Amino acid sequence: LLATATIHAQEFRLQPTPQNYTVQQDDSISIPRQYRLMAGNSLNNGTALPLLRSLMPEEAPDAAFRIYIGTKGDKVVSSYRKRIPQKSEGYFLKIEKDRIIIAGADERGTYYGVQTLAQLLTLDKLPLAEVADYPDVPYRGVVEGFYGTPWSQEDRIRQLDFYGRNKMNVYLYGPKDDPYHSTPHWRKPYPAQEAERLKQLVDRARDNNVIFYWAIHPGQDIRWNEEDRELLLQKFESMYQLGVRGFAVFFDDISGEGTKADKQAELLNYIDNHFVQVKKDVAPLVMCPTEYNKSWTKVEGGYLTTLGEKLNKDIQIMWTGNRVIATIDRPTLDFINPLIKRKAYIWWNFPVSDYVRDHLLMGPVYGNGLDIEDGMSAFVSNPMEHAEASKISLYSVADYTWNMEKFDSDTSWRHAIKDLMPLHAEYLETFAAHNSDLGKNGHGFRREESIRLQPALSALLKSYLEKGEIDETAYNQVDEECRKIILSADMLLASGNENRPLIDEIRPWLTQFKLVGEYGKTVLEMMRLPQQEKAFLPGHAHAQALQTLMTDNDARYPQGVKSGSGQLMPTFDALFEASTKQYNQRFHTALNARAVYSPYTLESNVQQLALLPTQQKGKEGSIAPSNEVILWQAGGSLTLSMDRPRVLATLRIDLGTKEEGYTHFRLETSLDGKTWRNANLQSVWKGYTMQKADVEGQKVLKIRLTNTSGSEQKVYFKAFRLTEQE
Ligand SMILES: CCCCCN1[C@H](CC(=O)NC)[C@H](O)[C@H](O)[C@H]1CO
Repeated sequence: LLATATIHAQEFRLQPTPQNYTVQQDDSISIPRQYRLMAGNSLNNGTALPLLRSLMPEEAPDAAFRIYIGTKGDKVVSSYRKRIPQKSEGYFLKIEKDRIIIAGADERGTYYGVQTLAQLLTLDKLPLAEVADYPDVPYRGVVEGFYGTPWSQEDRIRQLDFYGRNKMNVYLYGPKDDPYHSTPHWRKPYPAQEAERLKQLVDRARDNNVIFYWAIHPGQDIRWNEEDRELLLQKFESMYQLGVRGFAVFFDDISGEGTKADKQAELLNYIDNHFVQVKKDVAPLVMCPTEYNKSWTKVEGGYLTTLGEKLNKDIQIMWTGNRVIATIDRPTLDFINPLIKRKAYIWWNFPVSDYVRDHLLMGPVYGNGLDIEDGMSAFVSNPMEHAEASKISLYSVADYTWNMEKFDSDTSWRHAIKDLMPLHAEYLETFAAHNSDLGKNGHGFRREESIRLQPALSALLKSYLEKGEIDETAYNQVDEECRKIILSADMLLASGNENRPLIDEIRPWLTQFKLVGEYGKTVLEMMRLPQQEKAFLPGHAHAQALQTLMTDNDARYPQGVKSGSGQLMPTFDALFEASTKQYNQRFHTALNARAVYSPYTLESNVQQLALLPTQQKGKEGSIAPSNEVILWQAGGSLTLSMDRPRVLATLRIDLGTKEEGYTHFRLETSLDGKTWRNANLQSVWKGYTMQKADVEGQKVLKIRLTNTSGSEQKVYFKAFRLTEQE
């Protein structure tokens, strides 16, 4: 334990990073066992004092050591008044030999001062520190706004405690699949049991000085009439009775009548004037617009400008950025703020994974501007349905929004992991490093993965594919990482009670992660043996067995479980295929050389096309596009072969050239690989480069594209996509 404490002291950092923090290096005091409390009256019904008492239990009126705690204006801290930052939620904390002073600009600031003290108390000696601190972004936290299984009661309790510790002050309750939040039951009060549970959460939020916003999602079937307006207000009133003091109205992901800006504005202003302003103790109303990202906005349509003009100024308007899933930068804010005539309330759709449910997003928070704190009224994260696993990102969102200039993505990520599992941090870091990318997805949002191993992975693959040689340095690095992967998976699976809720959430991905490590080791061994007729076989068989195990989806996870999909698996699959192809050529065998089964095989003597992977998604088949200029030699051809004759519906090709460019090529299909028939190409859209072939209803085994111009053609390989008939 002493060792752990020493390591803790060495790597200690305050979270989130304070604006100003100085420590007298050469001095510290032992943590006082007793103290005399001098508390300001303003704290009586706040949560700063209960927290302090929970940290330092021994109050004694005659103790020598004193703790002065109060809010600006309280007499007990009047002599420190000038030290308190003049900022909302700011605080001044000072530890001296015989006293501690905690003075907040407001009650929540004082509470945050105690949270900072709580972190210093984890050291074995109290440093003589001075902290003058405040948040950059006014509202910071989480919107539980994802599709899929809503968080459980226990998840949410733990989340709210986490927000208190990390100085997040907002939790917006808006799980898309809660029927009382959205259609069909948004008009109805919660049944007693759910209401009781929500009340528990509201109380827990208060303990953590978190504003609990309850959001309603009425847009799919709201009628713009007095009845629905009153029903909505009654629902808000019932939530107010449960203790809710923050309200939101989400109009996202809806169609029809509910999308009208002027009607939305009218309703929201009514709620503001007849509920929020009347109650006086309710936070400013928050709304999510239907056009909530730039790619969905038609400025000339006037939706956003109508909201900007009509909505009462204190109503907050949410925004996800230039796309549904996007990082936030200055241009993003320069676009939206003038339109809505206020600072956007950022809804950051990360680490939400409801559109890539087979992936966990455990990587660092990065890509958001570090100079934009003055351009937003809030920054809240929409997380994964895996509450504990989301904390890696949420820890960094707390860090980023509190002190933006000083935010360091990688430092924050490493400390987030230590915070989640201090005793297994190195193993969780290995896991998180290789489980961060989303894979291909409809939003086009990707993340870095396996960053430190990438050079070795690409060096190993390049030398093997191009020269059939093994780059020993890279080989050893990858081999060592596979060992760490297997070890980390086992250590985390066996980590017992350190953070059982986290392990329960990620267990399927840990099991998959171990298989990825074993697959890597097996493929690395295969690479050494493609010239050994006997010795190669067991490894090949084992690799195929592991491939099968990795695609056997656990019934509870019908969407599948992907791990290491960004870098590790593509490399291991490519090495599996290359070593098996080498073996087949050497011994004239036909061992399966395809890591991931696909009915389409690509062959080509155009060097830059030969290695492009083929993909199949349901009835769609494609050759992956290449993002370089293809030097297509005269007579060069590309052939896509099916595993069996298949009936085509459509075939689209895009070589990035206009009509005349296609006259240099001939497209043919064949049912037997011997007799070929021409397929005509024609533009899909006038003046665009995408072409479609008239293959509707043709049964084919092969499709071939040849450069028949007699000279080299420079083209792009932007699309080669087919669909099969049902
Ligand atoms: C084609 C529509 C995809 C929308 C996806 N958004 C939703 C709405 C939203 O972002 N509101 C601001 C949910 O919140 C979800 O969690 C998130 C990401 O999948």
